[in-house]
Amino acid sequence: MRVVVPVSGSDPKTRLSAVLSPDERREFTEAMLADVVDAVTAAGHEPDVISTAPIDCPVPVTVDDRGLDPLVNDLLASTVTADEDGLAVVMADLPLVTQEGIERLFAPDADVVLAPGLDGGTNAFVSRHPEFRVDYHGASIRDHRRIARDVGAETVEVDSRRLATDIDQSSDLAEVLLHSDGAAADWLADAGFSLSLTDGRVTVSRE
Ligand SMILES: Nc1nc2c(ncn2[C@@H]2O[C@H](COP(=O)(O)OP(=O)(O)OP(=O)(O)O)[C@@H](O)[C@H]2O)c(=O)[nH]1
Ligand SMILES: C[C@H](OP(=O)(O)O)C(=O)O
Repeated sequence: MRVVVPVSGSDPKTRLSAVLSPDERREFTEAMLADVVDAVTAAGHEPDVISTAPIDCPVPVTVDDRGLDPLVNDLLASTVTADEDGLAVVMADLPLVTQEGIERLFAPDADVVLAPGLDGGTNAFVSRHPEFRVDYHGASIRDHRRIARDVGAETVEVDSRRLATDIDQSSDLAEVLLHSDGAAADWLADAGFSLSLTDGRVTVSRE
């Protein structure tokens, strides 16, 4: 099955602007992407990275500046009809994801497999249904459930903390240091971030 990892290469992770400079947001994006590419590769798939701009990556990158919806919907229209195996899309901001998490995404033999994000997004999916389309942003998991239902797709959801944890805002950075030892965790540690306790909650601080 074709496994696409879309990534924003030009001005990524703007919601981390309060804690990371533009160059740092780009480097951190590259580190998270490397973790996702590692997990997909370890699970036996060849990730097809599609970035809005050139970006450092362990595998070849296709540059395509389209937004997520036109990009992914075009891929769904061209791939899922021609290839019975279907299409998988795994976001690039999931540095906690492991081989096992990716394998869980591929395990169900359903028309559509959705991996919800903790914030209501859709962190990954598999589609084997020719009419399933995406509508990202906002609480997209609800939109994707509805779209799958409307086209009559048998749908299952993967309940995986590692797939569900996308890194969007500064409070998410603690998750990386707590639960990962990959490239993104290394990058944060090298940049001076460490875990600290604030009012009984684990947060990150920077030296
Ligand atoms: N190819 C491609 N990937 C995108 C695009 N927008 C977002 N992504 C990727 O899709 C995933 C989810 O993106 P978001 O978290 O919504 O966006 P972001 O640009 O990374 O971060 P924010 O600027 O904070 O919204 C991340 O892996 C992004 O790199 C796009 O227009 N094209
Ligand atoms: C692309 C978007 O990501 P989020 O903005 O939820 O991180 C979504 O999953 O719909």
